[in-house]
Amino acid sequence: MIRVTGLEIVYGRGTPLEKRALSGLDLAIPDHQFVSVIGSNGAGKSTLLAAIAGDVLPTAGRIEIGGEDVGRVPAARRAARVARVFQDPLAGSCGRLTIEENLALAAARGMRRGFGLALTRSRRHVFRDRLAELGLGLENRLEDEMALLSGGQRQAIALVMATLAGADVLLLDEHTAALDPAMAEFVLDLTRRVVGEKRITTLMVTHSMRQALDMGDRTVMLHEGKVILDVSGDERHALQVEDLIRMFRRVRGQDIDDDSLLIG
Ligand SMILES: Nc1ncnc2c1ncn2[C@@H]1O[C@H](COP(=O)(O)OP(=O)(O)OP(=O)(O)O)[C@@H](O)[C@H]1O
Repeated sequence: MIRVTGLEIVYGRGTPLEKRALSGLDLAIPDHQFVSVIGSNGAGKSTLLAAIAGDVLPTAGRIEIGGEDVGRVPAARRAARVARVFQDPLAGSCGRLTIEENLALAAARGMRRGFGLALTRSRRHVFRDRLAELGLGLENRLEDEMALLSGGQRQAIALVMATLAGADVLLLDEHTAALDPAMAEFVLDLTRRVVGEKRITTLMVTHSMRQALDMGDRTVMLHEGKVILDVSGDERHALQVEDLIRMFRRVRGQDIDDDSLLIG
């Protein structure tokens, strides 16, 4: 269970640039649930993910994963438990390292230094098998530098990396937004597969209303640092993209200029 209670995050406190990104946010996510998160620009979506990852500390409130206060979990253990995939395909892996070196680093998360880095033959087999499952032919390119891959290939590998250390929480921050439509669809399918197989508790931030309703078990909408919509089950099933757009318009108090961005 991820339990977020009264979470407040203020950036640049006491400075002229002070910004309240989250203001008293409450959210409880049972194990193995897949939650899609939407909200307008600046609603606090990325901040919520960063806080769950332990990268941003609460100004007030608390975040627990499996009953443990995230702020008190040592960074190495946190990194093994909570995996993140970012919008920028370059952000999740090191371009100057080979595919297998990146995978070895990911598999070593949470281990004592040095222990996990050895590229043993059996480990190569595991990497090759995991990449073969993607169906992109990357299993034959283990020694290629990551920088040679396309954005979509890198995001697919980032998803594999996210699961190698046995993370039980996966945070996806618009991880398909920078991809062309075909590759975005591929990565979304892969996301469904990975989350389904590994049963990882997942939060996926998206700007696409369609994805917010189609992906996962529950849709949460943020606005000005708070949860303003939280639907699952039949209620969610009955919701149409148009309903979400209407809600969006209402809370924003203005028209959305380009619905295609949100529907796509
Ligand atoms: N490091 C930071 N320092 C100062 N302000 C920040 C920082 N990060 C985010 N903010 C501000 O906090 C608010 C919430 O930002 P956040 O990135 O969490 O929103 P978001 O919902 O992910 O937005 P977007 O959809 O545009 O990515 C915004 O007003 C943003 O400008």
